[in-house]
Amino acid sequence: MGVGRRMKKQGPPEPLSEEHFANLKRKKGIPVDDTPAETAPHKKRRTIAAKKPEKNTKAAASAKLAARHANGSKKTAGASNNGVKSSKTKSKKAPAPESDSDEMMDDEFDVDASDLDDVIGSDDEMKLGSDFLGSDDDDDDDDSVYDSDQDAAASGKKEKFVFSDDEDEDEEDREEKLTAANIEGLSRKLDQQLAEEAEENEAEMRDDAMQTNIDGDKPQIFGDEEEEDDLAAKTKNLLAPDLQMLRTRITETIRVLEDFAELGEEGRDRSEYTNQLLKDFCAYYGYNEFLAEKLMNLFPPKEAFAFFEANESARPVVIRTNTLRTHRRDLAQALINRGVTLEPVGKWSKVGLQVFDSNVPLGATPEYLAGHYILQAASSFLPVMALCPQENERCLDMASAPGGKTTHMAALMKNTGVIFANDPSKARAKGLIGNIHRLGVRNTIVCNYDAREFPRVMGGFDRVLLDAPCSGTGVIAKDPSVKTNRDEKDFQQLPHLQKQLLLAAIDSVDHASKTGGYLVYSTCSVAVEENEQVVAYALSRRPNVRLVETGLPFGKEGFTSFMGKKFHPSLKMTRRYYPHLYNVDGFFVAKFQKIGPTPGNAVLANGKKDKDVTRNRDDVEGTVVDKTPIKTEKEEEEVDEFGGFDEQEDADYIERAKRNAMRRRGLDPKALKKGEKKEKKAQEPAEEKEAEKQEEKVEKKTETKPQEKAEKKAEAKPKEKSKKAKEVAKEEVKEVAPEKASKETSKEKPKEKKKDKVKTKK
Ligand SMILES: C[S@@+](CC[C@H](N)C(=O)[O-])C[C@H]1O[C@@H](n2cnc3c(N)ncnc32)[C@H](O)[C@@H]1O
Repeated sequence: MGVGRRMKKQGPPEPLSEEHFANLKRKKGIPVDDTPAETAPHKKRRTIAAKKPEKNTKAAASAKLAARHANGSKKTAGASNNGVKSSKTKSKKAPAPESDSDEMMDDEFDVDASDLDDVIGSDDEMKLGSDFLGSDDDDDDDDSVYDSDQDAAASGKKEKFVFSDDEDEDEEDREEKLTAANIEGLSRKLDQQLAEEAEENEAEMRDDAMQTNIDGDKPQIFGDEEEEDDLAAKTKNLLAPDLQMLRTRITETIRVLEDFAELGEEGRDRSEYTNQLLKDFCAYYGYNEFLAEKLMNLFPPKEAFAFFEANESARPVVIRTNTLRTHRRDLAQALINRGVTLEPVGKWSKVGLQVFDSNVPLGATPEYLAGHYILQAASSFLPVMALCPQENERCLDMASAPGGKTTHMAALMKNTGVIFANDPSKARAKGLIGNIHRLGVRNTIVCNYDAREFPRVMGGFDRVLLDAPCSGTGVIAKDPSVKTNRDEKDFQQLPHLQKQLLLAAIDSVDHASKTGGYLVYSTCSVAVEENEQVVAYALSRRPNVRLVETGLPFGKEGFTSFMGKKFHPSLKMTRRYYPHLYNVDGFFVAKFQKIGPTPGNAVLANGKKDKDVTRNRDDVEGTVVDKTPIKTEKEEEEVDEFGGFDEQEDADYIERAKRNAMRRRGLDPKALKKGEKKEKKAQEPAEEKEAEKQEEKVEKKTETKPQEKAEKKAEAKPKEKSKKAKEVAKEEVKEVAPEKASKETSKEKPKEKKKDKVKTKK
């Protein structure tokens, strides 16, 4: 597990078949043995006799541990060309800085020139080809098609065999073949690696099973007390041999938990094993117990092991083609020419390219600087794909920095319509603005609010994306500090914020949009508290939304029940992504459709006054009947924080903006106050004089035209009267139809507010 994950394809695992390999062989003119080859005995399979001493010697254990941390070095150490490189030690190439698995990636794709030159030549094309041809098979008797270095050498065809066997082909054709070969070759290599990995995992489990089944005994998970203390002390010091023992115990405990009736020790219950497993996971992977338990609870024991293991290796490097500037094929070609080894990320995306190796820094190529691509995790494509923004729509990205998803939205919208890209963090907004410019996005307005304010800022969006701030439990491979940093408080505060944001997002969608009326909620967390629970909360507080299918081609269904909690069955339509299943970051995606206006007195984004909303979710599939009692205008005013216009708040904004503008110009903002005071003082006498003059004028007029005055008074009276009459009539209407009246007021208020805020912002 965890071996070569950066090489593994992202998305749904593809089925492997012998026929597939045989076809590949036939294509390349390699003889195929039509009788299905028996699976070669796995290189990792050990005999019991061989395994025993390994377990008992420190050196052997360290070696196995080192192997684990090098992500399966057993495989890579022998990653050679069927004997050609059998004595090759690990690569000398400097490991990439990210992680162990980066090292691993370099190792696997490192083309050791001295080893390969004699087989494949040394020009660039050749070098590139060597990557695709596969170089990591170690068994002499392995007739795998990928191991074509040897075949190439033997046949004397070398690399031409891969790229071109026709010297007269024009340049364009050759280039196309180059790309095809690059991608095809990598595909083969990946398929091979997948097969190997699967086999290796199985063998490992078999080994462990064999080991623990020596003499047919039940696994001994719990030793005597003294022994346990010793292990605990050593574990504390993280001594390598103990890590090896821990790993063994983990696999044994999992085996027992999977077949508790048969393998459980008498007198011990399941929870003892589960607790032991939890402790071992914490010790082995370095999680705090709180988080480890939370994550472990998401899966059956064996899958939890796979999840923790997957968090130990980095996900593949992926770039998203910016279709506002280029096409994926052109980009792939340009990068291949620079020595980047890549292939399409998977059938599910038309814009992603998975990068395996690069001779150049991907964040500084001319193509990068020209905005032809952005470095973006594959999982980050998913929320935007689910949102599916259309041309000429009005969209909102509520938490947008640094803009990976905003710019993806802009590309899907072909730079038409408008996107409001919001983020309250000014520092992060700089990255957002940078990306918008670099990628040539021209339909986006950046704003800087706490998104909980959003229905007040503006609403009526065709589509809204809320890629919410979260605990990051899906991206532990990227940020291992999450393992120890997250505690109970985070899983109370973050969901609270997420719920508020989600309500604000819902309220910002135009339910009557002709093209949309959709909202996508996503997080890079796998915690139920931040996902299903937040969605369930929103469903209960907003009867005017329902969940719809995300339309995503893969992903696990969201939970409809979890640890005794039951969620609405429609939660099945949400999607979960895990690193161990799809080789992408852990992610969650939910898509809502807004099917009616938000009731004026519904729970507010700030969480206040949520008692009155009817919690009727039986209507989820059909038309929503809003049973919320409509309040009187006065009651609504008390509750509706979106309504009203806070003049003081606005004045503060203006004041702050003035001060900031002065600071930007290098002026002292205090001078503004002094200046204002002086101005005021100077104005006061002038104003007084002006007022006196006016008064005099009025008096004169009154004196000269008393008749006129009388006439005007007479005219004014009927006007006042009719005003009063209108008010009375209005009151009457309200009494007759209070619902309509209060609805209208609640509709109008946000609009008023909207205008005011936009003005202020300008
Ligand atoms: C997961 S990141 C967004 C990543 C972004 N969507 C992208 O694809 O590049 C979450 C963002 O939420 C922002 N955030 C935090 N609190 C927020 C709030 N109250 N309102 C809106 N955004 C918030 C953070 O500044 C952060 O940039």
